[in-house]
Amino acid sequence: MNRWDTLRHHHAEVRDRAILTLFDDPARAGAFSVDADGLLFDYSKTNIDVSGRALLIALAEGADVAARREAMFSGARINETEGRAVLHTALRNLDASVIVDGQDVMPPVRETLGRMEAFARDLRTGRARGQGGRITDVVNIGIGGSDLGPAMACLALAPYCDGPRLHFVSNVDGAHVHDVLAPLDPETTMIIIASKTFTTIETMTNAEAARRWMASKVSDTGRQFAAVSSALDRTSAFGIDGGRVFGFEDWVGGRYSMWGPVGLALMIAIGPERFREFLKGGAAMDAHFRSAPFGQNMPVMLALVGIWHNQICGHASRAVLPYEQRLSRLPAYLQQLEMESNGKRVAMDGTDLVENSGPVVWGEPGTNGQHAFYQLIHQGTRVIPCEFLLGAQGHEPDLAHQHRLLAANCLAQAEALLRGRSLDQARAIMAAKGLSGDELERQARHRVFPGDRPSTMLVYPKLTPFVLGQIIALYEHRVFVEGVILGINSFDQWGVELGKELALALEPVLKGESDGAGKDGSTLRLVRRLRGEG
Ligand SMILES: O=P(O)(O)OC[C@H]1O[C@H](O)[C@H](O)[C@@H](O)[C@@H]1O
Repeated sequence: MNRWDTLRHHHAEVRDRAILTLFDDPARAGAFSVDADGLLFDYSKTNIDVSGRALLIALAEGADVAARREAMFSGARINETEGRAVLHTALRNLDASVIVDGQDVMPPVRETLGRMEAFARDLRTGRARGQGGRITDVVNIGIGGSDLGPAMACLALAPYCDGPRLHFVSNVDGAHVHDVLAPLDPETTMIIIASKTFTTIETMTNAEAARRWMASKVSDTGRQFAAVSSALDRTSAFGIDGGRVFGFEDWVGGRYSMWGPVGLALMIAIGPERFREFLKGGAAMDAHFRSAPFGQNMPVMLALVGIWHNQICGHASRAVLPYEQRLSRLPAYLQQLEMESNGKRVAMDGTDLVENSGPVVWGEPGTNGQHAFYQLIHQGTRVIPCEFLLGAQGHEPDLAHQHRLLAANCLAQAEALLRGRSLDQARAIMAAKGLSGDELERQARHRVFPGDRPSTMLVYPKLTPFVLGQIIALYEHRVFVEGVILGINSFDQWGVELGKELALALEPVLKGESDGAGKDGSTLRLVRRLRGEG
């Protein structure tokens, strides 16, 4: 039996055992959780037991996670389909040297960070001015990895945002750029165009729209544009002065890029010192990931719990449920991080994947989700493993009672998933309400919660820049470990290409410049409807 089969065999043996019974062992909670620099990952409310964990760890060992991990950190070209190293970790590990092709890549990284800091400081202090005075607003135009990270983080760290106001434009829908720019004054606005490739159609189209908007009121538009990219020839062709261009290398993947120049918007919002705290949090998680034994290694265990639920138990989706309003964009950020990284159907060597690819990741902050989709999580016919995130403290001391209520709700949901409510308990509730006979039975059945539904919880002290850095690096490494175990290259994204190519070909059809020969009947009919031709 190979390791996967052994795990499946083990699962078959334990699947009917209620998770709650595992807590007969009073040491269960402590033994099935991992601590790392103030973070606590509790996976005790899952059906993983001592032997299951040992088998999962053996799976990771057998996949050579440790060797791949070191290959990544040391700059080997592990992104084999694109022939690139994967070194986003270098952006937050500023004291070390990282040698790629015989060259230390760190001096330019530090130099760019220094320039970003000077630029951010100038904007924050008012030294760098727009043509109508101090810069009050900064607009980041980017999409995917050039948007989701800084947008998520600016919201997450709102209590630390004391610089110019930040705004984000991503969608090619003109409504987005229109609605964001409409209330702003071009004379006091700085636009950052963030695009690794500087070819992404959404970003370049929005950048042109912003330039026209700027030109309506400002004579020297170039002065109020900055760019973040790894294609410096294209930024200068767009007319952005090299002094306001912040470059990075192709070994930083788009969805892993917020630690470097793509984080410029965040740095402007929270200031260079706090941005360094964010980097330190990421670096602390890197150090933990590289040194902790697998059983006590948070990213490794997070990944193994994911593999257990998805590939072994067959639960195809996972809900990410932050009990922290400011993490409301975390699920969207993780959707790109996880689904673009591990949503692949072939292995690194081009052969068909033997196991399923990564799960569908989705979610919303609690408690809002409780009043919307938790119904299905509790009583739907499919099991959805839930990943809760909760801070021990909020940032509003005057509203500490609300934070307590928030925490109570989070713990209560995990408990409800674990415990459920039996038919007998539901009957007793209905009897207490005065029901009897068939009506009692019918009503009681609607009030049964099967329970025995797995969840994990990540507890952090408080959502500071350092802690956010830890959490994001934790998720990055989780994706890496899952990818290695599945044999996937987590660092390419060929699956986004086809739609882009077809969109380019369809635009002239919509415009009426091309007849759309070769298109299917549905597409052509929809084109006619959109053109008002029937
Ligand atoms: O930063 P850019 O080059 O503009 O790319 C923006 C995004 O678009 C692409 O289609 C990829 O799917 C993403 O991984 C990337 O983050």
